[in-house]
Amino acid sequence: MLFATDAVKDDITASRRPFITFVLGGPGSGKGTQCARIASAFGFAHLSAGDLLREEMSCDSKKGKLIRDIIMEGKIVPSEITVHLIKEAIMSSSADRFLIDGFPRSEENRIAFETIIGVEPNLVLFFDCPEEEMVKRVLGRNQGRIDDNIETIKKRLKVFEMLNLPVINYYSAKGKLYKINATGTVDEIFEKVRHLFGSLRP
Ligand SMILES: Nc1ncnc2c1ncn2[C@@H]1O[C@H](COP(=O)(O)OP(=O)(O)OP(=O)(O)O)[C@@H](O)[C@H]1O
Ligand SMILES: Nc1ccn([C@@H]2O[C@H](COP(=O)(O)O)[C@@H](O)[C@H]2O)c(=O)n1
Repeated sequence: MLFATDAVKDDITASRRPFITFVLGGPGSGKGTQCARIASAFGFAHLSAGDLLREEMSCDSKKGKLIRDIIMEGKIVPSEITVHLIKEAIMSSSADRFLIDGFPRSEENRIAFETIIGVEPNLVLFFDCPEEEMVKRVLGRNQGRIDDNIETIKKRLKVFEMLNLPVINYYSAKGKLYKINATGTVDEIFEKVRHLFGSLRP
């Protein structure tokens, strides 16, 4: 696998070392909703890997078309593309703390981030939600997303189990994972999140 070299690796860490939180969970588990709340309550910059890819997908280019086809299939976009979009977003922000929502989605994503950006997350949040509830939420989202249909949701759930769970287990073994029960109202879930972030001093 080809990743960027040391020439670009250190340009984030050379000037600063931001506090990085990865936010994981299945499709519709409420990552984006909770990230918006965390960002406003605790001053984090919210970067959604899915949003960055959707923005890139709207470009009329070969890369845009590739991303569109992969998202339609509920698969994972090659890590080098996603990590470079995240890197550009971090570098163009002056924030000192980031929520990276929907990333890493696979071991390949995780390793690419460590290789290209050269740091590990300080914290990993995992919103744990039953499949039935996730499907209900995604189908009710109604934002015109090309992957919010029952066929693609089924594929996304399979990909989540196959590729994202190993990442969750990896960070759990490292003692970096905070699992949050993502059932209940948005306010109830945020209370648990608020408690966690309130106890941190990033
Ligand atoms: N606790 C909740 N109870 C009911 N609905 C919720 C809850 N949290 C979020 N939602 C709704 O569920 C839908 C999915 O939420 P959200 O977009 O935050 O999930 P996500 O994990 O970011 O999804 P994806 O990975 O597919 O982008 C949205 O319409 C949101 O308003
Ligand atoms: N690290 C990632 C994140 C997302 N994708 C692709 O985008 C789709 C939508 O992502 P959301 O986080 O907004 O649900 C997802 O199903 C993937 O196809 C990705 O490849 N890599």
